[in-house]
Amino acid sequence: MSEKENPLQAIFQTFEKISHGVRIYFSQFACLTNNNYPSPTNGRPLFSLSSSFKANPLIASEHSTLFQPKEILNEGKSATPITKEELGRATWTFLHTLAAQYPDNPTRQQRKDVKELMEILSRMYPCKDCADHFKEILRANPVQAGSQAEFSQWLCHAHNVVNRSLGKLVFPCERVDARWGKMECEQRACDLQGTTTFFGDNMR
Ligand SMILES: Cc1cc2nc3c(=O)[nH]c(=O)nc-3n(C[C@H](O)[C@H](O)[C@H](O)COP(=O)(O)OP(=O)(O)OC[C@H]3O[C@@H](n4cnc5c(N)ncnc54)[C@H](O)[C@@H]3O)c2cc1C
Repeated sequence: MSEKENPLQAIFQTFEKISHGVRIYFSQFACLTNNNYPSPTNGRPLFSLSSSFKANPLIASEHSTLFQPKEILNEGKSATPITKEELGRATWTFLHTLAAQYPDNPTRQQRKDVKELMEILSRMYPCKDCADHFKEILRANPVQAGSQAEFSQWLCHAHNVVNRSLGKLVFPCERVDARWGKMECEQRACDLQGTTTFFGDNMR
């Protein structure tokens, strides 16, 4: 009997095509798994996404481990604890870079933000002794952030107080701009915008 004569034949063929496609799809995943990629579901059942993942595609994509190479997932390694020194260097890099980018004429909000940032550091810095010490430094040396020069000099001084307490060399603060330059971003995309004139400052 021809296809025309047997309508069921066309349905069987379509079903066969779909099932072939599904087999290829899953065999590609199996191949990726063999090539050291995580399995598509990372060991979870296919249809067990939590309701928050379903409701929020952003969360779902952040947690998705599909196709991420091993080094991103840190697979096979246990997380090495960060040292106090590493944390310190990373934090000072962040702070001095922020100071280098700080506007010459900051807005009132920017001055407030930078003071709050230092206060928060003195409460939440994940080294209790360092945080307590920094709190004392802030008490004795209130943040000065009226301009880029003022803030970067204040920060250099604060860093030197820490340096001295640890028996380290004091950094020459007149050289702070040479050590910590502004970030290079296309079309000055990293610049913090301040006020253009002092008169406009009250408006912000
Ligand atoms: C807020 C804060 C408080 C801390 N308190 C403590 C503490 O109480 N006890 C403790 O053990 N550790 C503390 N640390 C860590 C400590 O300051 C160092 O980061 C750590 O010991 C590593 O030192 P380092 O010699 O590699 O250089 P870091 O001091 O980390 O400095 C990094 C780089 O900054 C440059 N630099 C150095 N001094 C200055 C300066 N004054 N101005 C501008 N640039 C400078 C140098 O090029 C240096 O290589 C603190 C860190 C922070 C961020």
